[in-house]
Amino acid sequence: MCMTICGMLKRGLIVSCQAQEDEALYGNGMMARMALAAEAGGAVGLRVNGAEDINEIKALSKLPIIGIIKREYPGYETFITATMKEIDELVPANPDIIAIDATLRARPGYETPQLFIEAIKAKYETVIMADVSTLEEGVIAWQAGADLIATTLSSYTPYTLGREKPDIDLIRRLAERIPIPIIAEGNIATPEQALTCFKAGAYAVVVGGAITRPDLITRRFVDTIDRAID
Ligand SMILES: CC(=O)N[C@H](C=O)[C@@H](O)[C@H](O)[C@H](O)COP(=O)(O)O
Repeated sequence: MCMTICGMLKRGLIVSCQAQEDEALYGNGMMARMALAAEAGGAVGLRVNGAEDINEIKALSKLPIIGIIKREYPGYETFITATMKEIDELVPANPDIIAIDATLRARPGYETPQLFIEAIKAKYETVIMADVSTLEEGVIAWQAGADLIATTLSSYTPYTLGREKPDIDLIRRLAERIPIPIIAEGNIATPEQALTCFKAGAYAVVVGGAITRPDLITRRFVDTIDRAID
């Protein structure tokens, strides 16, 4: 199943179209519009938070969708599709791929990422992207049956704080060790950085904030100006 969908993503740019409740572009079909703009610009896929946004985007765009649900559970750090509850909510929206937290941090529900991946595979026929932060997590997720590995959580787990952004070394080591697509995900701020990810062995790259978060883009300009001009 991954062959067809993964093939569509090869050497391409996936745009993460996400807005949280406290952001200006949350709701009102904003992410569907953002997705259309990404498609017009040549994106090969989208990364989308929540069944509602997935449904709205599917009505407008044919691009493959990586679906997630971000939800916080008190006492746990994992928040990207962390339990079967989120999987059960995503499946009816029919995303082409579901991304999950596959880090080794404590998680609600299944004790380990292996058990979580195996349980998803047993329950649904879905393509799984494992969001990891280290080589070890990538290897474990691949061996448990994940279809793609993404570097999403490098620099977000306590044991990877301060890693380079984007984490080129992790992309390179994952690509050398694991024979399934490695997706460079997170903290890619420029086209040049995206190219460096591909040169390190990335199969595809995911860019979010640098394209779809105008508040962050504005802040980068303002901060640079403020630093230079008193
Ligand atoms: C850590 C986390 O919550 N990452 C999320 C994953 O879905 C998104 O908020 C990011 O936008 C996405 O990973 C792309 O990254 P960046 O926005 O840096 O290009």
